Amino acid sequence: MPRYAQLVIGPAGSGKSTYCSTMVQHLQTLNRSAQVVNLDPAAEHFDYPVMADIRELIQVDDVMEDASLRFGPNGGLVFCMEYFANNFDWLGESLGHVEDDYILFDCPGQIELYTHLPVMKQLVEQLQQWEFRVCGVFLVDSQFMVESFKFISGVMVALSAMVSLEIPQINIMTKMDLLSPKAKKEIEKYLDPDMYSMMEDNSDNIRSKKFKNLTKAICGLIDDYSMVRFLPFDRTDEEGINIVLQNIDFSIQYGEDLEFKEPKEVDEEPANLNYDAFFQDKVDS
Ligand SMILES: Nc1nc2c(ncn2[C@@H]2O[C@H](COP(=O)(O)OP(=O)(O)OP(=O)(O)O)[C@@H](O)[C@H]2O)c(=O)[nH]1
Ligand SMILES: [Mg+2]
Repeated sequence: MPRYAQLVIGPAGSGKSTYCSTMVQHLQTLNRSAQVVNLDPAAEHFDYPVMADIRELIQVDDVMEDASLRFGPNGGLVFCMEYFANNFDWLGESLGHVEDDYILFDCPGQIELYTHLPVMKQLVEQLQQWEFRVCGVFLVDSQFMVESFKFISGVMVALSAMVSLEIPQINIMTKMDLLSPKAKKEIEKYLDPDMYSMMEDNSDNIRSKKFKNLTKAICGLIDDYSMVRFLPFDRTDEEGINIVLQNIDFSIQYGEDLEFKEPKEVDEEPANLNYDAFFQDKVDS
């Protein structure tokens, strides 16, 4: 029997630890057992019970205080993650060998871990060797996605993580509860966007022809990968959390031995319908 993993990744402060605690509570309400592993050696606050904590292996503060290493916070974190990659045995022992496990990994927010450093890819390969089916859950803060140029750069980071990790990836916009009704309406078009029309809408604002062409090429690239779908995540909305969970479960075929599962909205009908319902609920309430 395989085991299942959500690798919760994304920029600093995007809501990874909050997501883990919300999701694990949600799984408990569904009577499903799930555990969380903290993989952030600089973590200070999280409110979920951990089955393993990387800080038992190494802590950023200790690395920074080491007179021979002399690292700052970012270099210190990279050092910790490289040390972790050389000591996966620690993780193996902490995880044990329980079959049918469902584990969320709360990862650090340094973006270089998902763009060019090999450690996260090494972690994925190690988990796969331990028979985990791994899904990347990439979080971005909705507050930073309400403008098209910010959105394009956010998508580029998500795409870069997807290409480098080579696992199924579900992209999520967090902190939806903080958006005003107007911003919610505005962000709807970013959840399942048409990159070309977004480009057309904004091309008048770009004066430099070279920049215009570059933006067009980037939009084309994003469109070609056709992965620019985001699911809204509002920690107060159980139904929305469930839709996110169904999509993740589907991508790793959780419970396929029991029954074949399909996420609600990946049917004949486009996902937009659910987003409409989601936003309509919010406007009504
Ligand atoms: N209102 C609201 N606040 C949120 C939500 N998710 C996270 N936050 C807040 O955003 C801040 C950062 O959240 P974290 O969960 O610590 O983010 P993180 O991605 O784990 O941060 P790092 O580990 O530092 O990269 C905290 O103050 C959270 O309370 C959300 O869905 N709604
Ligand atoms: Mg965190």
